[in-house]
Amino acid sequence: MIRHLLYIFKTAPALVRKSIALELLHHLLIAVPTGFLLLIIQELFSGAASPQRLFTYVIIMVVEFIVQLWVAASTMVVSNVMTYTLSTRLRIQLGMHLQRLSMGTFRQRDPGDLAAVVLQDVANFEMIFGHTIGNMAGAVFATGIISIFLFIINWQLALVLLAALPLCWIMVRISNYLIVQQGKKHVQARNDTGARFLEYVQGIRHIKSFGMTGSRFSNLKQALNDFRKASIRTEAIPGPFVLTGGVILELFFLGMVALAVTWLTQGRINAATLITFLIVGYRLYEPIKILLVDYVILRYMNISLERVISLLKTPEQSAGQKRVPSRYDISFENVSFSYHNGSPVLENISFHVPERSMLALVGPSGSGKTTVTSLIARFWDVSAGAVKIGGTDVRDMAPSDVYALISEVFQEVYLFDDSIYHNIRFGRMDATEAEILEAAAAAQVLDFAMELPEGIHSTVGEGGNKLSGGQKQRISIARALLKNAPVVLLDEATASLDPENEIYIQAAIQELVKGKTVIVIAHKLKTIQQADQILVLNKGKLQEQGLHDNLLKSGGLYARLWDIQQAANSWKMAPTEMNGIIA
Ligand SMILES: Nc1ncnc2c1ncn2[C@@H]1O[C@H](COP(=O)(O)OP(=O)(O)OP(=O)(O)O)[C@@H](O)[C@H]1O
Repeated sequence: MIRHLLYIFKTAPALVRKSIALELLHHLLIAVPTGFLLLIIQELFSGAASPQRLFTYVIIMVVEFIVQLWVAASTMVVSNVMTYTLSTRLRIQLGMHLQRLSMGTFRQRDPGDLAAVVLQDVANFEMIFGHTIGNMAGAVFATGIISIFLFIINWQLALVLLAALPLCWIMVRISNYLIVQQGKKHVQARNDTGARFLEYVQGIRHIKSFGMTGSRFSNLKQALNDFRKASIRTEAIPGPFVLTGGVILELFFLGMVALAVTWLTQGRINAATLITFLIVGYRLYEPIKILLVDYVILRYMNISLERVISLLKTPEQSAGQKRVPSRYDISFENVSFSYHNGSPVLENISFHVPERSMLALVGPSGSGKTTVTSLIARFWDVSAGAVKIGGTDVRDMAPSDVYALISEVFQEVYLFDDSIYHNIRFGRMDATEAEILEAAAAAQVLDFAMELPEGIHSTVGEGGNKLSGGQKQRISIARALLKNAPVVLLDEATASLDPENEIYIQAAIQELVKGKTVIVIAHKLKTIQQADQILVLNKGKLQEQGLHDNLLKSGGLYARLWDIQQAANSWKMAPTEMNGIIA
């Protein structure tokens, strides 16, 4: 745990030092009245008590109390600032780190779980850290100071009080063990609840339309119930051991009182010592009780901290030698690839796309077309062979340099909950207004945007839900146009559009691909007849390669796919014959 905390402290060391210094000063000031209490008791029992001295002690205690209040307020403010600074920096660090992870990491981990680390685990740290760490530091300090006082007055009685500590430590160890076991289950249950809730809200449209409100809600209800049980157990299971720690302290205190009274009757100690131990001895146990509870809470927080740090330590995609190519032809050299070391998705694929030419990828569903484009964008790294842009292996380039060379237009468009204008601007953040409007016009966005109440500054809703599929496509093409990257990866966007939108989008795409190296995943073969080369993939293998006319003549898979699409267009083909053949 200490290792994890030190790791976090590195993000704001000066603030942490200031906060700890204030905490120690604050607890020193809390301990000072105890010292004066001892002096007053000694004075009262000295037989020659001076009212003036007693009055001075009281005045000093009042002044010290005021100073203590002021320091307490400052400590609270600095501790709050420190906690929220640390948590904000942690979240920023996590956000930056997530950007540099490979797509593989995102696919392997549940997105709900990743969100839980950034939001809930950091929030756990936020809530617990600020309230416990200062208390604990102060408690250790106060225990040390009060123990020294008591040892000076009577070391045997002080020893009796401190003898409770080893037994308390055993209780702390047991409750620690239990909280770590139970806490992990609690965090898991909390994340499951978050994921189920997200699934329920995101899928609500489908859940309603398929009449699954009852069944999907029961999943969420189950997760909530599991979370409730885990929460109760997390508090209830270690609780008795923490309480036992408290009981042990009380018993040792009673033991010390019994011994002190016996010694008083035997004349071994005086009444001043007895009263001092009755008052100050009890104060010794206050910080220890705080430690007993806070340490267990801190161990629970450590489970969250562990998850945060483990995410921060997930290896980033290597930046290689940070080379940047000066030409933009693309080549695959004997590329093989599998996801998560599973069965091969691409096997020994080689091809070359000259600069400013167009390659079309064709093949049945699942043949590996999208995977080819993902490898070019370095969303994943090849298992064997090499993918090169301008003769440079993409693994020798920083991922951000690869992304800078590529514009992508996918079928699934993601828009941010912002205006059309700003969604286009994401293509190039330093673009001028004139450039943004130019891209919007070229991508046929202005046509529909001008009919909206606020024109291009109208908001698109979450994920673009206020717009149609075709309108979203046009915005994504405008974004790509603005980026003006030399390589364009296109998942043919017109597959599911009505004829009017299709015409608009084809026009926008013509603008986008001008003078670029283009790789297009083709779903409608008639749109790629003019491609400079066509690759036909089948089950991850390169089955055919060539120009449209040659491929048709050779009578292979491409010719079959072409015939099927022609037939489908003229409604001659029964739908069942097409199943599994067309992408
Ligand atoms: N993230 C992933 N993890 C594991 N397997 C995957 C992943 N993405 C794709 N696959 C598998 O890889 C194979 C190729 O998928 P890919 O998406 O490249 O095919 P595709 O030709 O683009 O298909 P479609 O035309 O249906 O989009 C499929 O068997 C698919 O199940």
